[in-house]
Amino acid sequence: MTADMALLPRINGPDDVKALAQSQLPLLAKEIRAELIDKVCATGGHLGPNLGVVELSIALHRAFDSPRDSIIWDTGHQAYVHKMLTGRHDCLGSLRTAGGLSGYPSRRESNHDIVENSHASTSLAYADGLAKAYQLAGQRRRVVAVIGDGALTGGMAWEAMNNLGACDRDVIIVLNDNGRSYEPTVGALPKHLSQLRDGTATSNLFEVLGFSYLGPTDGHDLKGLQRALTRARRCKGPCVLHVVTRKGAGYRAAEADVDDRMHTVSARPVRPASGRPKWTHIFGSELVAIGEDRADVVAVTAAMRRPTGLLPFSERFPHRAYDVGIAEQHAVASAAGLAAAGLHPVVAIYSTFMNRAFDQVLMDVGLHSAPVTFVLDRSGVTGPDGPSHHGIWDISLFSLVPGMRVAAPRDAVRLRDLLREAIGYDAGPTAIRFPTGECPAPVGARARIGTVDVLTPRPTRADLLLVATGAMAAPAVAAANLMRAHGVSVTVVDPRWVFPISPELLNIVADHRVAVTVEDNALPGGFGETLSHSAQRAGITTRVVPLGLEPGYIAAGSREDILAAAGLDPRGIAETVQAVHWPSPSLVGSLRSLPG
Ligand SMILES: Cc1ncc(C[n+]2csc(CCOP(=O)(O)OP(=O)(O)O)c2C)c(N)n1
Ligand SMILES: CC(=O)[C@@H](O)[C@H](O)COP(=O)(O)O
Ligand SMILES: [Mg+2]
Repeated sequence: MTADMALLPRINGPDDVKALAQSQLPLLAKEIRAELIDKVCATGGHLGPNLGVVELSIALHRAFDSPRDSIIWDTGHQAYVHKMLTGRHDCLGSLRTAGGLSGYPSRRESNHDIVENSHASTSLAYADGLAKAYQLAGQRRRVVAVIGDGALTGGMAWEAMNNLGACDRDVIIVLNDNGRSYEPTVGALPKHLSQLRDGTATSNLFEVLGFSYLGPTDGHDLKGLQRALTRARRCKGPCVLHVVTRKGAGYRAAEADVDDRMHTVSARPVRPASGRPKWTHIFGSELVAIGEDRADVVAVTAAMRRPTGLLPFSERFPHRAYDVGIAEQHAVASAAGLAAAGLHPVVAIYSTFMNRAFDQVLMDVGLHSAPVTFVLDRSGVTGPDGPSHHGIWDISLFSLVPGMRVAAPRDAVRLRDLLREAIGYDAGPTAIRFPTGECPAPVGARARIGTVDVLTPRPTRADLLLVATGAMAAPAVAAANLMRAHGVSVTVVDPRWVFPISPELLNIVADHRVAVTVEDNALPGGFGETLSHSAQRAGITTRVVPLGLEPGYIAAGSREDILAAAGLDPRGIAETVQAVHWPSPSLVGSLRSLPG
């Protein structure tokens, strides 16, 4: 915070916001914006969405009595201002770091925070539940849900609307309409919102569903907002307050950002970039090349065309790329429809957001052996976004789908190859998973046995086998090199196709006394467990030791630190080997000498 700030340092909670004179509020908004720009441009985070709700957050904390009243932030990526007004303005510098301020609401941080889950479209369901509970307890506590126009395209939101509209509970939905998710929000809903904004609507969807509708209100007009919220407080029954904001408001660079209004800004790099391409970009460019040869290949995104790498494909083949809004379940089921008509859909959804559509993967795609290829970016550990963004369950989930084939590329070369293999497979569903960030340096193969790549020279007699999936191959090879330097002979293989477990892989496992599997997925139901069960069923006596992520929710931090803490870096892998198999004093000694 800069020294000349007069008001923000005095804000230690909503009472201090209420105590300000109306004439002081513009200055508070100005100071908040300055602090957001200063800090978030350094830490990285959701600058645009938070700049868009500065006035709205101030007005909400003057109109309602949090935490007695519940203010719920849908997706939660726009809750930095709420945090600054509820006693955490001096913590913004630690945003999205280990032990620092979470990038989303956090009950550990404050009793003003309610929903920690950063998956969109859930706020109205929480509002419905909270309002029912307060009514049952006879408590007059207000429930206010702030939901974006993008999040309102999610199916869960309409399940809640169906319930809320039929009730007499005083729930206030503040619709934060900035017309965008990352890009302009797609579908019939934004069209209706536009008609509500310009007065050309012939009917009002919200009123038809039983809500009082207030607005549209300028979301940057502090006085008008406070008047509107006062009217909303007086509403009996469910009410929608339609607030019109600008994502990135008050920061020219954000408002001029044609891509996504600085929906997210990257943290100032702590180390020079490797210069290697990002996984996402490799995927995006290869899909265009595939699309040139395969007219049946179409792409589906859930409001994340650019972040998932589908922008090039959608620009090259605009009629073969579908943005369905923040609607992952619809994305997958509609892909099942596309496949039923003879196309090969490529559904690109971040791993964590695919969790929501598991039933559609299982029953709409798997049950029909539909030739759909799922591209799961941000698999494994993501890092700064915290617990509801890591993609650490996809191997476990997808392993449950009969007929599903799951690939995990170890580098850019394998990503291109495996994407082609996946899209070339039309007898059922396929999935390909890769992490966030830049690809590692290429990890070559010494030999290929079936679908399995052997990554290290095969010693004459190796007792120990490392089976490394995807991005875990590079650290596994590094660990093997370390161990070999201390007389431990070890073979490293990359299955490439994580599922189904290939007979060739089982044969390789059978050739070794111990096999340590390495995966950036949760251990329960993961690759290691499945390989172990397959080996046992095949009568193989090799001891399989899964190394992966313990069950749990992983707090925000750097991806590297989280992987190291889980023992998924070269030293950790070598230590696991040493612990389970090789009490080699020299190895232990050298591990201690490793940095980090
Ligand atoms: C289920 C789910 N899918 C995708 C995302 C990724 N995501 C985060 S914010 C966002 C756009 C949200 O748009 P909106 O609700 O309008 O909020 P705004 O950013 O405009 O304030 C998306 C798609 C998510 N958090 N959850
Ligand atoms: C809030 C949200 O879900 C997204 O904006 C997410 O934070 C993006 O993650 P990446 O920065 O990894 O694309
Ligand atoms: Mg929006």
